[in-house]
Amino acid sequence: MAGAIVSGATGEATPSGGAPSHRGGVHWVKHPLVEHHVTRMRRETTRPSEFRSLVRRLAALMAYEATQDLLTQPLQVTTPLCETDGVQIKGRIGIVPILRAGLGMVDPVLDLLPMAEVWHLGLYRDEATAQPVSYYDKLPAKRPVDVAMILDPMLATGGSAAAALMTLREWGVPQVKVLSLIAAQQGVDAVASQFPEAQIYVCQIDPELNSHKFIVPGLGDAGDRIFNTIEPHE
Ligand SMILES: O=P(O)(O)OC[C@H]1O[C@H](OP(=O)(O)OP(=O)(O)O)[C@H](O)[C@@H]1O
Ligand SMILES: O=c1cc[nH]c(=O)[nH]1
Ligand SMILES: [Mg+2]
Repeated sequence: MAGAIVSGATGEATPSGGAPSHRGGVHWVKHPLVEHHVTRMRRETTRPSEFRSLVRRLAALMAYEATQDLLTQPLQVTTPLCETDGVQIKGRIGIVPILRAGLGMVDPVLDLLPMAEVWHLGLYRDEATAQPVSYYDKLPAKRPVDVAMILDPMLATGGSAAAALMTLREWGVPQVKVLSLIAAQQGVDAVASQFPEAQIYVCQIDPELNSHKFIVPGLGDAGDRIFNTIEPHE
């Protein structure tokens, strides 16, 4: 996808002039469709059904970008007319959604990678400290995948993404990609410096976190907007 922005481990974006780097770093996906759908997703009046559709669309656009460096191997197939040479994706790929909000990105990514496995990680942010709390881990004890793709629409302080990356590092995954729709600059910088080997894909980098560690302007609580669990104001 032409026009991707790639940055180094500090997260400071610079134009890439083409395909994302294969050596880690931050990849800011710049595309008119991405910007259009991010804008609609941010809007307070966007209802959960439309919000879910927007998350799916953006996840697919981002997954297209994030899969550019997947390896392939030759595959010969027979068309109705003759034999021809083709390719198939090589290696074992794991999709790792961070519960809950990451679930909203699973189906579009699985549509593009139907051979992938899905390994769930349950993490929520403690409301008082904003620290990630682990409550579920469905990684098998052995045989890590070749490439893991962490899915979470939001990367705020970066604590949840870092916890997931640490889990995958301990599991022994050689290549990890983080796909987040909206990130805060501070969180991107923190994750990129702690995990320089990880490739971080984002649709938008916002400038700030508020006193509750929410991304500003952001879009509010992604999990609540996907699953329609927003509590009415008192
Ligand atoms: O970068 P961080 O500061 O860690 O914040 C980002 C995390 O916060 C949200 O999850 P949340 O705790 O709201 O859980 P939920 O998906 O179950 O709503 C989001 O989906 C990320 O996992
Ligand atoms: O802005 C934020 C920060 C963390 N989690 C969210 O869902 N939104
Ligand atoms: Mg939430």
